[in-house]
Amino acid sequence: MSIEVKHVTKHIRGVTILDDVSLSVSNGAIAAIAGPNGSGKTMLMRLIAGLITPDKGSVVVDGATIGIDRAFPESMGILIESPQFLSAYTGRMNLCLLASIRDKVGGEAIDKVLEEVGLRKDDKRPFRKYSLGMKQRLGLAAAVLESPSVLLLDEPSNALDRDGVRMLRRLILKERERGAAVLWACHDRELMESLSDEVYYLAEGHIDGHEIFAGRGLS
Ligand SMILES: Nc1ncnc2c1ncn2[C@@H]1O[C@H](COP(=O)(O)OP(=O)(O)OP(=O)(O)O)[C@@H](O)[C@H]1O
Repeated sequence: MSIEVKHVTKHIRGVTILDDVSLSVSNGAIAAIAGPNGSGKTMLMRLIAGLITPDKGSVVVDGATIGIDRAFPESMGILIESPQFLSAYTGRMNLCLLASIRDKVGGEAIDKVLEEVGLRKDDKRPFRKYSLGMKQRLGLAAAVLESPSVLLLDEPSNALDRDGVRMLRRLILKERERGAAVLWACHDRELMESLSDEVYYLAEGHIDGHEIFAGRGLS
């Protein structure tokens, strides 16, 4: 239940996207990545998720080196960019389909997570008719559905209304309480600082600062 990024460098078409980035997130901790547009937050998350590979350095999730021991982290919830689902299926049908891949959770857990994110389990509308906020809520539901040991959330408050942001707060804190290692990026500074145990600052692909918020259980 941990993420360790060790001296990772990534170039794309001759451009340095990540430059000697190191960070760690332990179980039961919420770490944020903050930085301006284009500083590399999404790329860093894609790298941790095993969606791109580093040119130098390594990513270790729950003790397994990604790209060597395993292609992808074994137990990971992920919300990166706009959530994609089958457009003709309802939210519940989409979650059922996802759950059927690993067969770890059943209908009861699906109904519970839908309620948690504020979606109705009996909503008959297909995903394509969902509003942006509903799509985001379904993306969050999919990310936490199987109680993953690591959770990567890129701008999870996007498109959420005030009630949705309150739901997001509850959800992230519950995930930490459960013992997940949570790494997230959020442009809402107040929200990011109020929830995170620590923040890594990224600037032009390198870590420019690291702040630990006292009194939240990290030392
Ligand atoms: N598919 C791609 N091919 C090449 N370069 C890319 C690609 N996607 C992103 N980049 C570049 O990688 C760098 C980091 O982008 P990234 O999306 O990680 O930034 P970010 O910090 O998440 O920004 P934002 O706050 O806007 O979401 C940028 O310079 C961007 O132009």
